[in-house]
Order: sequence, then C-alpha cells, then structure tokens
Amino acid sequence: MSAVLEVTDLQIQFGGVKAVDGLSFVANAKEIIAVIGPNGAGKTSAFNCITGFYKPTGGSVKLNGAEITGKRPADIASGGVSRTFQNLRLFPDLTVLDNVRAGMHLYGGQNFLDAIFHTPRFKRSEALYTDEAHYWLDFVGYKGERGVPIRNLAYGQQKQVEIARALARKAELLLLDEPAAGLNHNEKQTLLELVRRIRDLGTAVVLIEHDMGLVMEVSERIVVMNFGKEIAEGTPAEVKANPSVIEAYLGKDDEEEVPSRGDA
Ligand SMILES: Nc1ncnc2c1ncn2[C@@H]1O[C@H](COP(=O)(O)OP(=O)(O)OP(=O)(O)O)[C@@H](O)[C@H]1O
Repeated sequence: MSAVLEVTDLQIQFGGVKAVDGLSFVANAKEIIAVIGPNGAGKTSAFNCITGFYKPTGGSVKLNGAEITGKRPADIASGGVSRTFQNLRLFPDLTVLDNVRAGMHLYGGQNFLDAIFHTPRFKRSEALYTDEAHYWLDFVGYKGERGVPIRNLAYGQQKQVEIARALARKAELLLLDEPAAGLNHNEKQTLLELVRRIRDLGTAVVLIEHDMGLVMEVSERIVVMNFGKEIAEGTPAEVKANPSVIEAYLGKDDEEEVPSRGDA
C-alpha cells in the first residue's frame, strides 16, 4: 500500500486552545479512515490544516511524499485533495450541473483568452466538463433534475451533489466532514456503499463522522481524538474495546454514544 496522506505531529493553536495537539496518521490509497471524537475534539480543525484552510502551528502534512504543510487551499486542492464540508458549501443559485462543473476548472487547461473568445479548445473542454459532471452525478446515484438551482433540492440530494463535485476534481485524497449528518436511514446506506465505491476507485478516503454505526461498518482504521490529542488508533474492533475511547465517550452527556455496531 502507498501512503497518500501522511500527517505527523500536527498542531494548531487558537489563543490558549490547542485545537489539534500532536495528531499523526497515514491514509493509504484504497483505504477508508475515520477520524472520530467528541464535539470540539479537533477533527474539523485537523481537516482545515490538511486542506490549507488553517496554517498549522506545528507538524507536517505530506501528500504522496511531498510536503504540503501550510500551502494555500487552491494549491492543495489542485494537487489532488478534495473535501466536503460540515455545512454544505455549494452555489445555491447555480444549477446542479454547474455546481459539479465548477469543481473541474481547477484542472482544466483553459486559459483566460480561451474563455473570453470561446475558442474551439474552450468549447471542447466545456463539453468534456458537462459529460464528466453527468458521469459523477450518476456515480453518486443522484436521481434528480440537473438543470435546476441547488437551492431547490432536498438536503440529501445536495449532499450527493457536493460529493460529486469533490470527485470531479479527480481527488487522490477525499476528506468528508460529517457526510451522514442529516441523512435518513436509506440515504446513510447509500452513502456507505458510495464511500466503498470511491475507495475502490483507488482514492484514500478520510471521514469525520459521529454516526458510530456507519463508522464501524465502513472504516478500515479509526483515529480517535479528544481535546486535540490522538487517544487511539486501530481497527473498529480495537477502538471499540479501547478503555480510553470508552471513557472519552462516556465522560460526556450529549447524544453521542459509545461506539457500537448497528446504531446507524
Ligand atoms: N477558527 C477558530 N478560532 C478559535 N477556536 C477555534 C477555531 N476553530 C476551532 N476552534 C476551537 O478548536 C477546538 C476544536 O474544534 P473543532 O471544530 O476542530 O472540533 P471538532 O472535533 O470538529 O468538533 P465537532 O464534532 O463539534 O465538529 C474547539 O475548542 C473550537 O472552539
């Protein structure tokens, strides 16, 4: 297996808060990793450091062996890292198709003059983008209208479109931030199968997720964070049996549960 993502001793501090305090893990091609932990554990901050939205205060992030620590988000994205967000970040007034196409201009090869003068190269690549957008919408199982504004869609469909857009960037590494949040049981099952099919493309998938049933079923390895620190890493069975993990989850009184199968 080859390491797509290597995170080593990652740290970010906001004032006195060490949001991420020494996180290390590797994500290989064709592997599904989950990052779990109670609210405020530092999971999204870690994603933001990996994708360049935050500049880490320590540690390193490597993509296919090359240092990307602290690079700009656009450079990291064009290097092969895609993500979805906890709160959807789509263009509400653009159509479904255009939202997915918008993800592709990062690797487009068009230049400014092509776009202004609608050169043959521009037209060819626009047609290609449209075909590819349809391909990825089919891939994620999107069944709705494609020429309507995103704001008209149900939430579950919007989440499908966001994943299609992330895939359209030809990601080697896909980071999914709470992909199951707000989905119903059937939609979660569809998501689970989709994540496996994305893995089978050769992509390294790292997901943050609170739905422990889904995490335990889909992940090959799980990294557990609490108060910024990594408290465990292992297979679902290992993590479930780890006393520190059980304590982290039991030591709080919101709706999150001790990891167990079958509560998706
Ligand atoms: N931009 C920021 N400025 C200041 N503090 C921040 C910032 N982003 C995150 N934090 C703090 O860092 C800590 C970790 O937050 P983070 O959102 O990464 O946790 P999380 O594990 O993703 O939580 P959740 O599961 O609720 O999404 C929290 O104490 C949070 O308040």
